[in-house]
Amino acid sequence: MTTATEATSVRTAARVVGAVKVYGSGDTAVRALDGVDVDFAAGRFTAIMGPSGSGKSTLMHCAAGLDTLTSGAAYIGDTELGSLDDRRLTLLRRDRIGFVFQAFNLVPTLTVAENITLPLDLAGGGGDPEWIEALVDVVGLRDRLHHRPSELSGGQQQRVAVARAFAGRPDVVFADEPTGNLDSRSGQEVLGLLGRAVRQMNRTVVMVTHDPVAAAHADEVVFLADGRLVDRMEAPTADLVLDRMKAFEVRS
Ligand SMILES: Nc1ncnc2c1ncn2[C@@H]1O[C@H](COP(=O)(O)OP(=O)(O)OP(=O)(O)O)[C@@H](O)[C@H]1O
Repeated sequence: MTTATEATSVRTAARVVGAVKVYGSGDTAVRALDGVDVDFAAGRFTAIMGPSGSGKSTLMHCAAGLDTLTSGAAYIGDTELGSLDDRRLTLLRRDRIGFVFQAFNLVPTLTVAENITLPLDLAGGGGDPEWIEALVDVVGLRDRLHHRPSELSGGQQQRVAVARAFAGRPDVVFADEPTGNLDSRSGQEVLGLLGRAVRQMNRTVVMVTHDPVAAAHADEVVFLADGRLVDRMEAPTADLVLDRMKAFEVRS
């Protein structure tokens, strides 16, 4: 049930507070995140951008509970990830987070339909059939449901991965360079799909990308540089994002 408070206030799907991540130690230590505070609003599509090595993937992995912070805290909704033991963290990732990676990570022996519902089947429930039906239409895979991944193009495979990520209606879907293995047309399709899932199905997406054209599909872009949050941009366009990125190059 949706309460009046939830309906009227902007909920935060995920956030990190004072996030520091140090890889290694001593002389070789790398401070990949250097005190990041950022929140990702529910019902929005947010892109994380920044130069290579700025900490984008590290931020996503720590926010999604795939990696742990050295100090600071990461939350999914009100749940602080550092407070969870391994089992609870695994369950939270399974039940409340969806993932899309550059590699499609589909199971080759399963059909498209089986790949989409795999996480739900592993969790012991079939999910909501009406939701899955709607999702299949949004990703445009209705006529491919009984095909195997090898019979699909790269773009179609990534659309299956997107449907799988949303199948359990997670609080947030994290996407790490989801168009990195796709030609530009297929990439545009997948980005359009992520945008439609957010706007038509009230989902939340956080996407790491280095591509200004991809970032322009988001509602907002957050910019990282040297492990710090340096800017946020509402209603981005590819040109505005590109200009912002060029400013980093001039500075460094
Ligand atoms: N497992 C690791 N061990 C040691 N250093 C790491 C590790 N993962 C990342 N780093 C370092 O942390 C910094 C941030 O890396 P990260 O991958 O988060 O950046 P990024 O912005 O996603 O980069 P790219 O756009 O090139 O993928 C880099 O200096 C990187 O070399």
